Amino acid sequence: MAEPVVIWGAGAIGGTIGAFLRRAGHEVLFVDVVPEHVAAIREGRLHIEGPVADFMTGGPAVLPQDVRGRHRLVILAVKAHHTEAATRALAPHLAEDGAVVSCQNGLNELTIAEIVGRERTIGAFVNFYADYLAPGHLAYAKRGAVVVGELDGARTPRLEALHALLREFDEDAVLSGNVFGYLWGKAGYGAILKASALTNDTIADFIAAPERQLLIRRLVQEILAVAAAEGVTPLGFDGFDPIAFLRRDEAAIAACMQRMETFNRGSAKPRSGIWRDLAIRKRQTDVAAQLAPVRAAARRHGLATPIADALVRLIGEIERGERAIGPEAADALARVAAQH
Ligand SMILES: NC(=O)C1=CN([C@@H]2O[C@H](COP(=O)(O)OP(=O)(O)OC[C@H]3O[C@@H](n4cnc5c(N)ncnc54)[C@H](OP(=O)(O)O)[C@@H]3O)[C@@H](O)[C@H]2O)C=CC1
Ligand SMILES: CC(C)(CO)C(=O)C(=O)O
Repeated sequence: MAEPVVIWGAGAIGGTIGAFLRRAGHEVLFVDVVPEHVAAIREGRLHIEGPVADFMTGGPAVLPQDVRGRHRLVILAVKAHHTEAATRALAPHLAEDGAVVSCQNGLNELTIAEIVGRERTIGAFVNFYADYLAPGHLAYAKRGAVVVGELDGARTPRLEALHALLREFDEDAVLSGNVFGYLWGKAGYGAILKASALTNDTIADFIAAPERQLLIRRLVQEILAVAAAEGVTPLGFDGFDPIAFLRRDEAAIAACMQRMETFNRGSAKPRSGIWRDLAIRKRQTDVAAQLAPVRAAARRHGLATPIADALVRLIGEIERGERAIGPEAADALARVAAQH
């Protein structure tokens, strides 16, 4: 039997990628902590629905404690605040010559590499839109960028093989020599998503709102200044142009905002996963965990991140029920942005 691709965290992102790989005929082992979801996948009731694809599949699926043996390819797709625990749990099941691929938001590769080693970590960046609706039931709402790259930018046989595999999920998947450029680009774009989750606005409406323009610019610029200090050239995707923000080129920023609004307008997933965690699933988000390495890098370079700091505080207040989602929360962040 061929070696399985292990999907560790089989929710919206991992479950959707795994379903496509199964449909393409690959061996896949799904691993997740939600017993009902694991059972549904094992019973062939993994349903991908939405405008991009609609099909039913399934396959071997287990809880983390039931994983056996050692595997050469693990796609990690848990939220950032679960990365460390998930990586520690998968580490004994990772082959000496195996690799973990982070299909996540944030700079999770840094955490993964600390646990399993840099040579057993491959970078990835995903910007497609998906939701976990119920056990076995995932919505694939919108295609978006999919990128893989070695952490040192090398083009290796294992990276080429991974790229070929992910092209079975999305034929436009990119093999990049600068995966951290994409991840820092998403950190900039993702900051807008995080701020939009303070409100019930759709992503498109938030991007288009006149009263959010200054906040968006200052927030993205604050994050990308850290990328620049790290010596990373952030890369654009799906309409986002980080260089426009870094250069403070107002015409290019306006054009970028227009493209991002168009990209998000009418999406079957109109709001971020963070908003969904806060408003629908009523659970902790990964905002603090995603921003932790960005804020840590800023401190290393002597940079302040007052807007990101306030964003983490405001999201935490919503998580703890101390503040409601709504325009007032974004107004509070905008006031911080206006001071910097
Ligand atoms: N959804 C989207 O459209 C996009 C998401 N991303 C990023 O992709 C990553 C995955 O997000 P998403 O798929 O949306 O999240 P989901 O919550 O839908 O899926 C993650 C799954 O992993 C499970 N899980 C949590 N801890 C573990 C663990 N230790 N071992 C195994 N499974 C675990 C979760 O269970 P439980 O729910 O109980 O925690 C959940 O079923 C995140 O970093 C996210 O920011 C990036 C781009 C788009
Ligand atoms: C909005 C989306 C799907 C892509 O940018 C995302 O990353 C999220 O929901 O966290």
